[in-house]
Amino acid sequence: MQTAYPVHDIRRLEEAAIAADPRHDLMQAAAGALAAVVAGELVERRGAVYGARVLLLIGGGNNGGDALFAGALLARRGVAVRALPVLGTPHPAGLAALRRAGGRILEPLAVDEQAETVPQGCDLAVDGVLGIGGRPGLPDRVAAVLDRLNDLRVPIVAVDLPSGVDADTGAVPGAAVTAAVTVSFGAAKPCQLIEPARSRCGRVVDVDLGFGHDDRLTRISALDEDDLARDWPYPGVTSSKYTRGVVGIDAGSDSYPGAGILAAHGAVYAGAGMVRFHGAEESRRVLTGALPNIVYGDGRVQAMLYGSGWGDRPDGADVIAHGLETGLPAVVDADGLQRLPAGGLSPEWLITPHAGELARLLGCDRGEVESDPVGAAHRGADRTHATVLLKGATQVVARPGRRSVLIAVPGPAWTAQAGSGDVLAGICATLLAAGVPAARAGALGASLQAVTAAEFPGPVPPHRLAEHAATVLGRLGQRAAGAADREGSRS
Ligand SMILES: NC(=O)C1=CN([C@@H]2O[C@H](COP(=O)(O)OP(=O)(O)OC[C@H]3O[C@@H](n4cnc5c(N)ncnc54)[C@H](OP(=O)(O)O)[C@@H]3O)[C@@H](O)[C@H]2O)[C@@H](O)CC1
Ligand SMILES: Nc1ncnc2c1ncn2[C@@H]1O[C@H](COP(=O)(O)OP(=O)(O)O)[C@@H](O)[C@H]1O
Ligand SMILES: [K+]
Repeated sequence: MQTAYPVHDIRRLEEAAIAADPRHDLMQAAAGALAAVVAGELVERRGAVYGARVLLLIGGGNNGGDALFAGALLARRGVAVRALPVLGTPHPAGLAALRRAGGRILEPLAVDEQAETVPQGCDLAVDGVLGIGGRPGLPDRVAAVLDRLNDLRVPIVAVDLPSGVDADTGAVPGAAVTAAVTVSFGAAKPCQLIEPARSRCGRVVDVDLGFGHDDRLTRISALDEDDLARDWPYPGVTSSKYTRGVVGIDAGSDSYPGAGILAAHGAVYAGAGMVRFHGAEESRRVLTGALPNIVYGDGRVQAMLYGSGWGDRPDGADVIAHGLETGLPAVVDADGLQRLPAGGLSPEWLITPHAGELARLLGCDRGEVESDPVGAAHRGADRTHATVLLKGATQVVARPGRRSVLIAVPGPAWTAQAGSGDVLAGICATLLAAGVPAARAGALGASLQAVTAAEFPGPVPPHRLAEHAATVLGRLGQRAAGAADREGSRS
């Protein structure tokens, strides 16, 4: 699990670290770590540090200061360091340090000539333009230099974060750096975890600056495959189909029978103890042949799924309202999301909107949701009183009244196809039926889908993906058992 903090919390951590040890010079520590990473890249890319040519892009804040001090360290190791101030007034002490070490400060050229300032034979550029003090986007003159570096295929090491991205939301609304490596100081920033900024970071090197922790901080916690393997509710030796969980599925319609079929595949292959299907007649007809283990008719369940493929089902709102009265947890997906009760749901319920569906719930544009998925997921949870799994390139889980969020393991964009959401809803309902709390169910379900999809080199239809999830779960279960054995033999 990797945890990122919003910028205002990182500033608080920084202040606390300085208060705890005023002599600890954070900028020197950051610059030292940055220089070491750049040196490592130079060795890897050209075999040696000595004799390399490095261009520093310098902005007017401390991010530029980090780059200048790192440049001074590299200059002392025989690197030809050139600093190009591109924004604001460069950090004075950093400039002086670079000059003393033999680095050169380039004159900023006129706007249309900026691109010409990239020196011939440049091995690597350091992006010290903007850090956590930056607003998203970059002026044209900086974008021109980035285009030139890109044309020359000069790799960029970003200082703290790639300049131009929105550190808190992960949005990339204008020109921004695409880094080969990002050297992140003190604590991870949300842009390292949220697309599209995440893909701009390249390889991320986290540098420990001795920051402490604080329970009041907002945590954006990203699951990894180890978390998925460890937290999945595998059956134990004494499990029965009832203790594993019976999932009730009320999904599909005569217009959209596939949704019910796909949701049932998701539930069965994610390991439901039993699936009771309450959905459309047309879905049942196909399911009887495809998955003969499914049962029909009333009976006890541990969790429900409503809404996938309902279309304009007239009694949908009543079905959901009745489900809420039972006190059982449930997933509400797709068309069910337009039929939520005015009084809201419950935090034990998981709603699974994509950006367009959440925008409709919030009465805003889809673009607003996509440009700040964490913020939008929060608003969705507060508005509906349910736990929200916002689907998309970055899958965010938010709970009502809670600021911290979970982010699922990222997966390939091939998953973005009709029917994937139905399978995912079935997987999540299985987790609820197994007793997993709604937020964890959303994060684990979305992660299983992503990890499964990543095992295919290209597109795969959702029902095949669902089937393969069973194989992935088998492998994850073995891995979890191995890790538990190793842990046990150590203690
Ligand atoms: N936190 C830590 O523990 C540590 C932090 N450290 C380092 O400090 C960095 C943060 O430094 P920082 O606060 O000086 O902000 P930074 O991003 O360098 O620049 C802000 C300047 O840019 C300007 N500006 C902003 N957006 C703009 C835009 N779109 N286009 C044009 N201009 C724009 C803005 O000017 P404004 O227009 O707001 O007056 C302001 O002058 C951090 O990322 C890390 O590298 C490490 O040294 C040690 C540990
Ligand atoms: N760019 C992307 N990268 C990875 N996964 C994605 C991306 N876009 C969407 N997904 C995933 O694909 C699935 C699509 O779900 P959805 O749009 O609800 O499909 P449907 O409702 O038609 O079944 C979701 O699990 C979503 O998170
Ligand atoms: K930067």
